[in-house]
Amino acid sequence: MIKLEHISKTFRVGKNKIEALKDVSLEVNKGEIFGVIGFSGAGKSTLIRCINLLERPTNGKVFVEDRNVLTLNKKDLRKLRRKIGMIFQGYNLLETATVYENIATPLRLEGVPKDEIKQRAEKYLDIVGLTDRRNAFPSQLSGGQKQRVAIARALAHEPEILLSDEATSALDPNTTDAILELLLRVNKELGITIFLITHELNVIQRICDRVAVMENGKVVEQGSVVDVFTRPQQAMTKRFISNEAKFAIPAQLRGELLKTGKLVKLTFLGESSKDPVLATLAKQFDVLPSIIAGGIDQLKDQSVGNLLVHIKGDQSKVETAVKFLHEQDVLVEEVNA
Ligand SMILES: Nc1ncnc2c1ncn2[C@@H]1O[C@H](COP(=O)(O)OP(=O)(O)OP(=O)(O)O)[C@@H](O)[C@H]1O
Repeated sequence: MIKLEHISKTFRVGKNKIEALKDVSLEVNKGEIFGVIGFSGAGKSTLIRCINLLERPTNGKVFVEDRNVLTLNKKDLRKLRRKIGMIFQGYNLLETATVYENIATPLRLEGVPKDEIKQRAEKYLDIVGLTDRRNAFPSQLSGGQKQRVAIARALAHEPEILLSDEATSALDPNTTDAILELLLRVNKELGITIFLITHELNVIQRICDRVAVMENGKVVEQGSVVDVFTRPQQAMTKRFISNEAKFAIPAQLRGELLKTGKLVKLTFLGESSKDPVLATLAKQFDVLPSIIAGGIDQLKDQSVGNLLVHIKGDQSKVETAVKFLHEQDVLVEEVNA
């Protein structure tokens, strides 16, 4: 649906060159929610703006539904942009217009017939749950409500793709959750492909199917959310994942535990979380597993369980037990001193 091939973007500021994007390639499938995560300055905004050509890449190709958008004339580009809605962190609403007019005015400018404007504005106000605030002005709304208006405004153009530029970054956690729920519905019920950028891990975990991790203008890792977040390959990705912090145990305790056995971090995905692996360890290998820490993360459609386990016993028995764990349907990471 969206394909970026070897995109680079260099900004010139006076004599300086800033390479905001360096050879970025990625593909977003129709119907999925694809997220790009990275810290500030990684190049996320520049990347998302290259899709609808708010920013023109210095090099590379941008395909939307197999059309290279860089070769489109002005008229075709306008047409293409109608297929691509966009929402922003700052909402970009017309402050002097009511909620209804914020949705209706752009449709009027686009030449949509009067009856249809009314029908679409009402339909999308209902979908975002703001029918009763149609006559309010943006200054009378909360941040979450403003973002709902912005979403309704984008949807009213009946796009196939929705680009989301840090749409929840200015919102508190509860409001963020509600907006993420709404984006999930928009994706599922209206079949709209969503490409979003964020610096919040929670956003990726809650709603994305696939993710790309960006650092210094490059995509350093990409794949399904489950794969990337349960088997992160790059230090950058690991920094985003708080498991390590969750399982940070005092150095002294870790030292003591390592004297009497091994410490392993186990990650259980979906069905594997139902297997009684720890009971099996104790029974079959004559070792004593004890849980030091644990938790469950909910990814979009899957729960991921994490346990930090101490396995106590004879060295050779412990090693056989760990080998057995590696053969099971769990991810095993040994924790060393
Ligand atoms: N119009 C511009 N002119 C010059 N430099 C720019 C421009 N836009 C972005 N940059 C630079 O490109 C780099 C990437 O910026 P970008 O905004 O894409 O990153 P980001 O990951 O979205 O970060 P943030 O969340 O802070 O916006 C930064 O070094 C930034 O200063």
